Amino acid sequence: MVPVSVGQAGNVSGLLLSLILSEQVQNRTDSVDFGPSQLWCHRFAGLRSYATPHSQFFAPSEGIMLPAGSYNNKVAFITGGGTGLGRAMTGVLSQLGAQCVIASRKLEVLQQTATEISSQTGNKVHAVQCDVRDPQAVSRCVDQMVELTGLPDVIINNAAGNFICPSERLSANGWKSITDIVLNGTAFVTLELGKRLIQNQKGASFLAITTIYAESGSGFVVPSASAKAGVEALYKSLAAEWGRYGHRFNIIQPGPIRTKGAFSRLDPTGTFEKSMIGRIPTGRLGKPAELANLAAYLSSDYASWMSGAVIRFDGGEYVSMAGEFNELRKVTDDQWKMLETMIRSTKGS
Ligand SMILES: CCCCCCCCCCC/C=C\C=C\C(=O)SCCNC(=O)CCNC(=O)[C@H](O)C(C)(C)COP(=O)(O)OP(=O)(O)OC[C@H]1O[C@@H](n2cnc3c(N)ncnc32)[C@H](O)[C@@H]1OP(=O)(O)O
Ligand SMILES: NC(=O)C1=CN([C@@H]2O[C@H](COP(=O)(O)OP(=O)(O)OC[C@H]3O[C@@H](n4cnc5c(N)ncnc54)[C@H](OP(=O)(O)O)[C@@H]3O)[C@@H](O)[C@H]2O)C=CC1
Repeated sequence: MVPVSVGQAGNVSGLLLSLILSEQVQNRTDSVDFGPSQLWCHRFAGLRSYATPHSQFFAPSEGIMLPAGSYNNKVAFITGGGTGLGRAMTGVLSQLGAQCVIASRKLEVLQQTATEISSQTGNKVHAVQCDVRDPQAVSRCVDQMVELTGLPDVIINNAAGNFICPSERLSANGWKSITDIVLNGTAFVTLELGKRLIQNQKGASFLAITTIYAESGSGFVVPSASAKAGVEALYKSLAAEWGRYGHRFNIIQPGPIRTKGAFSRLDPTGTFEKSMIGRIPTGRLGKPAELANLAAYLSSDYASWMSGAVIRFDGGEYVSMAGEFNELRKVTDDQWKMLETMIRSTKGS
């Protein structure tokens, strides 16, 4: 064992202190540099890569995981299916044989996505305008879907709204805007479809896309955190209640996956991306295709015994932020030698 002197012990503390301080400076959020370099980074987001070297161990597999035809003769309804993760899930389900119905506010966006995906997969994708905040609009949308495809086998509640905002700056309408889309919208879609499916004695798989902070809560996205927690309670409750009607309810909590919708509202300057990736044990962002494969599995017959499940899909970010000692990742081998020597040399309490 290497003997340790008082002077060395002082060095270790100094070293650790400067390490911690430099981390605090790098991660400080009370004063953030939104200077031109950060803005430049954001504008050229497509060219930037902050993935860490160890992310090589966790290279994404973006091919479709389930066997071809897994969704033949199935109908899938995806809210927010025109963009981002909803679009990726629609693409995978369509490729696997499903007839898809995508719904959101912007009909043109939906129609373009529908045309692009249909032309790639050869399977029909229908675009239906619907603001999920309005229960009558949801009911009309379901009427339209019944005409087009019949009732669905798969429902994915993916539509959401979010923005970062200190809660003291949040207006009542800002709160309402997010909670209406996320919690009420999911409830209106689920109740409308659930009741019609029950009337028709048809089973179905319901999937909700929430977020890792639905569990922990999070400052600066308080309406989203509150509404997503409500969605999780809704889905877990219905998993218990509606199994008897042939309905399964599951939840995916994604960690950060680059989409224009999310990143433009949650990190508009690109300032926080690097530190965020630094705390993800797998060292990179998730990919839409990875999320889409998980959603396709959970919504498929391969998962017919799966209900009431909450799947965290975040590269390890949640546990990495939760553990009190996880910052010790930054201690070097030499520092560990000194720390161990100090600890072992302590006798008694
Ligand atoms: C340490 C930081 C780490 C950063 C990490 C970054 C990356 C993280 C990735 C992980 C993400 C995790 C979870 C993600 C969850 C998501 O849901 S992402 C999906 C986001 N997508 C969307 O939001 C798409 C849809 N959104 C919208 O359409 C709009 O943004 C909106 C506002 C939700 C709804 O639009 P609309 O109905 O047109 O509403 P408005 O009339 O414009 O506004 C309604 C009220 O809200 C107030 N408002 C709007 N924007 C803001 C803002 N930025 N700040 C404060 N208030 C806002 C607006 O003023 C209205 O209120 P008033 O009438 O009172 O003025
Ligand atoms: N990307 C990420 O890192 C993460 C995303 N998530 C979740 O993933 C899901 C998809 O997000 P993402 O793809 O990133 O972001 P997007 O912004 O691309 O997706 C949100 C979708 O919701 C639709 N939408 C919004 N408001 C309404 C409304 N009132 N009625 C109907 N549809 C509406 C939008 O379409 P339109 O504007 O046409 O209405 C849009 O297609 C969301 O539930 C989000 O909370 C969770 C954790 C991380």
